[in-house]
Amino acid sequence: MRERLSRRAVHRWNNMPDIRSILEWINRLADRLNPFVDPRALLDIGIVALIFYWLLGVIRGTRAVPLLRGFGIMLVISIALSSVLPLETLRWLLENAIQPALIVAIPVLFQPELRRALESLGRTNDLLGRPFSRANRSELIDTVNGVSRAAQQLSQQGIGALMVIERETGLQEYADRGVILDARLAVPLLLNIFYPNAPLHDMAVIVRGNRILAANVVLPLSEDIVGPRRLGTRHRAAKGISEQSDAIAVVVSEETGAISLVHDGRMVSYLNEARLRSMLAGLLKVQLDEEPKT
Ligand SMILES: Nc1ncnc2c1ncn2[C@@H]1O[C@H](COP(=O)(O)OP(=O)(O)OP(=O)(O)O)[C@@H](O)[C@H]1O
Repeated sequence: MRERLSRRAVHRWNNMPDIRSILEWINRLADRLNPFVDPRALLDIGIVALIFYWLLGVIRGTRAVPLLRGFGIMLVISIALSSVLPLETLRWLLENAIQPALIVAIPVLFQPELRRALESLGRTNDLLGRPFSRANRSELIDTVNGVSRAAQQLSQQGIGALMVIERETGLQEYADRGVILDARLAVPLLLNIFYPNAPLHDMAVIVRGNRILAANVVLPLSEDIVGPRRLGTRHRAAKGISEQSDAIAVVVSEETGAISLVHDGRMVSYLNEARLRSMLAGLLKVQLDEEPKT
C-alpha cells in the first residue's frame, strides 16, 4: 500500500511542470512588461494622454465631433473589410485615393479647430492666471458691469445686440471692417448703438478693455448648425468669433430677449444680469467685490 502511494507521488512529481521553466516564463513576461514600468514609458503615456485630453477639450461641443465620428466609422469599416476579405480594388482605393484625400481634407475641414488649438497653446495668460487684455483690473470691472447692465436693459426692451469682449487674441482685423469708435464704455452709449434703426445698430460691437473699439462689425459665422438648436445669424456670429479667437461674446436675442454668453464655441443661454456678471468676471479673471453702481 505504502509502496503504491509513493509510486503515485513520484509519478505526480515527474508530471509537474518543471519549476525552472516556470521561472523562466515569469522572467520573460517581466522582461516584456518592463517597458511599461520604465519611468520614461510612463512619462510617454502621460504626455500622449494629456495631448488627447487637450484635443478632446478643444473640439468638445463643436461640429468636429460628428465629423470625427464619421471618419472613425469609415476607418473601422475600411480596415475591417480589407483585413477580412481580400478585396484588392477596395484596398487600392483606400490606399491611393481615400487616405490622401483625408490628409488634405482634415486641415480644411478642421481649420477653425486647428487654429483655436494652436492659439490656445500660444496663450500665456490662461496658464499664468493673469487677467486678459491690456486693461487694468478696475477698467475690466467697469466693462463687466457695463456689458451686463446693458444686456439686461436691452433684453427688457426686446432689442437685439451682440457685444464681443476682446481678450488675448487681437480683433483689430474685424474692428477695421466696422466703424471705429474708441469711446469709453458706458451703458447709455451701448443702448444708443443698438437702438433699432440707429445707424450703427446692426452687427456687433467690439469691446477692448473699458473702451468700445468699434461698432457695426461683421463677424465670421459659425458653421456649426448641427447643434441641438438651429441658430440664427446673430448667434452664429457670436459662436463664430468665439471659435476663431478667445473672445467672449454676449448676445441679446431680439426674438426672445434671452441673454447668452458664448466662449470657446460654447453657448450658455437664459442668463440674468447677476449670472452674466459673475461669468464675465470669471472669464476675465477679475474679482467683483461689490454690487455695481446703478
Ligand atoms: N456676420 C454677422 N456678424 C455680426 N452680426 C450679424 C452677422 N450676421 C447677422 N448679424 C446680426 O444678426 C441680425 C439678424 O439676426 P437673426 O434674427 O438672423 O439671428 P438670431 O440669432 O435669430 O437673433 P435674434 O434671436 O436676435 O432674432 C442682423 O440684423 C445683424 O445685426
